[in-house]
This record gives sequence, structure tokens and C-alpha cells, in this order.
Amino acid sequence: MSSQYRNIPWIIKYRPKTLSDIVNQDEAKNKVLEWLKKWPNVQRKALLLYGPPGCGKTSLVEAIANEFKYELIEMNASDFRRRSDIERIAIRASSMQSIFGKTRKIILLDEVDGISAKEDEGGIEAIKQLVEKTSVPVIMTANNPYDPSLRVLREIAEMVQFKKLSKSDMRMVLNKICRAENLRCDEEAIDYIIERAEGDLRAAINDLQAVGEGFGEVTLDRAKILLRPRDKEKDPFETLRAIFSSNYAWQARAVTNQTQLDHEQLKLWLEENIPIQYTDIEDMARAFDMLSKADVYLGRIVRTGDWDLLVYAIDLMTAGIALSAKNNVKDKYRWNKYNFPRRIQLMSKLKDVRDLRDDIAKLLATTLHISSATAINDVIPFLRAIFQVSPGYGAKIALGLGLSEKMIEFLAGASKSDVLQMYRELKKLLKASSETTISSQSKTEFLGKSVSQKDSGGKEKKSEDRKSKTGTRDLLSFKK
Ligand SMILES: Nc1ncnc2c1ncn2[C@@H]1O[C@H](COP(=O)(O)OP(=O)(O)OP(=O)(O)O)[C@@H](O)[C@H]1O
Repeated sequence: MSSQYRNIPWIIKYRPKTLSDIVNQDEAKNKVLEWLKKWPNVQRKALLLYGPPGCGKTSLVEAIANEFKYELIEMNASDFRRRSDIERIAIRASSMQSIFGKTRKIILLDEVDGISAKEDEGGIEAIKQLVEKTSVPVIMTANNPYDPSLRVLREIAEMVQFKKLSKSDMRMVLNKICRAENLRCDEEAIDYIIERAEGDLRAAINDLQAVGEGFGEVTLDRAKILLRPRDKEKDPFETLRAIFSSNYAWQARAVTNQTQLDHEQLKLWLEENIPIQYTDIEDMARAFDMLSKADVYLGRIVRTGDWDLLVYAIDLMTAGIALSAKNNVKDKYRWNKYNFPRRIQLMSKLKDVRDLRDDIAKLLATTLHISSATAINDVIPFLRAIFQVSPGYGAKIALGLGLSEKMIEFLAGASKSDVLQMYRELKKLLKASSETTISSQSKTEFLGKSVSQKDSGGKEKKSEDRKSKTGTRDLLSFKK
């Protein structure tokens, strides 16, 4: 071994340099290449590569950048938690001059599931804005893209799945490293390392280095001494599969020590997927019975704070459900495509809607000098009626109050495209106006003169027509 490479982690030393160094993942490779070739003429300006740890997501992007001469602007979750971090990346990406003399660039945001929507100030929202405005392809990676806090990113990106690497894929890479390092490797030791890594090639390479570097050989005995069994977390899909296919109560119960889901999330995932796994109606009823009993315990925990009850809830959700398949035992082992719980999706959507309503209420409260509660109970319902019945008035009110487009959509419901179209026209006209500052009165006159408004029946009519000549109407006057 050349001395300059001593102590370099092998995951760096043997990082794939070209696409042909990436084992497996052909489908993902083709999808990413295809998308890059078409960029910017793509449906979504970002990709979200997801899959288990150490299966080649980051390596693939790096290999493409290397092979096709892209400058890679690469950042890890810990580097882009705040809005300002993302803005810095955007500035670097948009500068014409590349520090490496390469003209094409890719932004790689690694491990986006490491950012928390709540704690990290505006990180996710800033990524969304970056993707909306980007002049450079944006690629993100995540292990668990179904984390509720990543919903926004799932919506703005095309999802590309990476598969867990098979044992033979991993053996191929480890044997190659053994040859390059001139190591004599026992096949049994390699098998032991692979088994322990559970598809994570990064972990397997690290273990190989720990057992082999400096010894000239990799033996099973040393592997067993140096490498203790590892606990790995299962994603929601693996968790469900492991619970449903358990033959013994202890086996199903043990899954909860290795899952990314907490007990509340597990309950929702099971609720959504029991009908997918169990086709026999009695088996399904038994499983739901177990889940509902678990739910009773979880409810009691919330009411009494008695966490000792959690073990019962967990036993019912795991062992209880695993052993519910009695009539059609084969169902337990059938491979199914599980669904993301609709209740989680709905809950996060409802929360977004509530937040938006509260933002509107705050804005109305300051503008109209009323309380937020009055805004919610007495003003917002009227605004909704106006926006929906008379999009023209709605657009003017929106402009007068300084509502955002999201707020307009919330108030206008089914008429949102009409209101938004008129709102944008008005905004453009206002901007084009030669006056640099428009008093609220002249702004009103201006709006009255220039709006082409649709009535509630959808017909075009010149809005606010002659009435505007008086120039006295207030923007917030709702009378027709
Ligand atoms: N498909 C693969 N082909 C070749 N090498 C791989 C592959 N997957 C992983 N590796 C090896 O494992 C190391 C880690 O891989 P990589 O960083 O690409 O994983 P990842 O999927 O991005 O993981 P994480 O989600 O934890 O970031 C790489 O340095 C590389 O040596």
C-alpha cells in the first residue's frame, strides 16, 4: 500500500469515480441521467434520491459530476439548516464563473431528512424557494423521504428510489478492495461483515478496514472480536414487513427496538396497511381489534400520563397483529406495496390550512384594529363569500390588504384562478403606473378604472367602470 494512502478512510479512497464503479442501481442511474439531459425542460427542477443508507445515492451524483464535468456544489444537512445557508448556495450556483472552470453545475443537498422543519429556521422553505428559482439542477438525498416534515420537498421534487444493495453487490465491492489492498480475505469473514451491514455498503467498507488494515488478512475470528452486532433502524416499510411476517410474539415485539417510527406513527401505518396485508376478512377484523385495543391504551396514557401502559399498546400492535393471520397464514409473507398513511397526510395539510387562516387573521387584526378571533369568526367568512362570488372585488381587496397568493387561494376556493388572474393583472398595472407612490385614494381610482372583472356567472365585464370617476370609493368597500 502506498504510504500516502495510509489512514485514509477506505470509503473515501474507494469512492466510485465513474458511473461504472457504481454497483447495481441501474434504474436510478438512468432516471438521473435522463433528467439531467433534459434539464431545464423537466417537470420538476429538483430530484429527491431516497433509499437506505450507504447504497450509493451521494456516490452516484459525485460520479456523474466527475464523469460529465459538472461542478458539484455539495452541502450536508448540517451546512444548510438556516435560510441564509441556502441563499449562499443559490448565489454561488448562479454566479457564471465556476471556480473550477466548469460551466455546468449541480447543487447536491445531502441528507435533507437531517433538517427539522420546526427547529431549523426556514431551511425547508428556503430549499423550496431555491428550487423554484434555480438556474442549476438541484439534487437532494434522504433515507426517509416520508418524514412528515419533508412533505414540501416531496411535492417539489421528482422522487428516485435507490434499492438496498444485495449481498452479492456488496461482496463484489469488498473483494475488489481486498485485491487492491493486497489482503487475504476469508470468504466467511466477508460474509460476516456483509450480514452485519444489512445492505449498508459504507458500514461494510468501514468494517473491512477495521478488521483488515495493517494485518494483511481478514479472518472470521478477528471480525467477530472487533465487530459487535449492530442495531439498525428499519424504515416504515421494513417495519411493517417485519411485524406482519413475524411468526413469534417476541420477534414482532423486537421490531420496535429497531424502527424509525414512534408508537403513534406505527399505529397510523398499521391502520393504513392492515387491509393491504390481510385479505381474509376475519384475519383483518382480528388485526383491527388488536389495533383498537392498543389505541385504548394509548388514549389512557395521554389522559393519565401513565407510561407503564405503553408495553401493552406495543404488544397489541406488534405481536397481536402479527398473530392475527389465522385463516390465511400465507398473507403474512406476501410482498405488498404499502401506502403512506392518509391520516398523516391529511393532518399535515390541515395544519397548513390552519396556519394560513391564522396568518390572514393576524393581518386583518392589525389592518382593521380588531382581534384575531373577530377576524376569524366575523371577517374571514365574509371575505370568502366575496372572493367566491365576485372575483373582481376579491382581487382588489387582496391587493389593498397585501394578501399573498396562498392567502388568496385560501379565501377564493373554487374561484381562485379567476381572482388570482385579476390580482396579477392589477398588480402589473399598478407597477406600470408612472406614479412612484400612489396614495390610497388614487390607488382606488386607478383600480376602479382598469380592472376587467368577471361577474359571478363568469362573464367578462368592464369593472367598476364609470363609478371610478368619482374617485372616492374605498378599496375595502364591498358594495357593487
Ligand atoms: N452502489 C454503490 N456502488 C459502489 N459503491 C458504493 C455504492 N453504494 C455505496 N457505496 C460505497 O459506500 C460509500 C457510501 O456511499 P454513499 O455516500 O453514496 O451512500 P448514500 O446512499 O448516499 O448513503 P447515506 O444515505 O447514508 O448518505 C461510498 O463511498 C462507496 O464507497
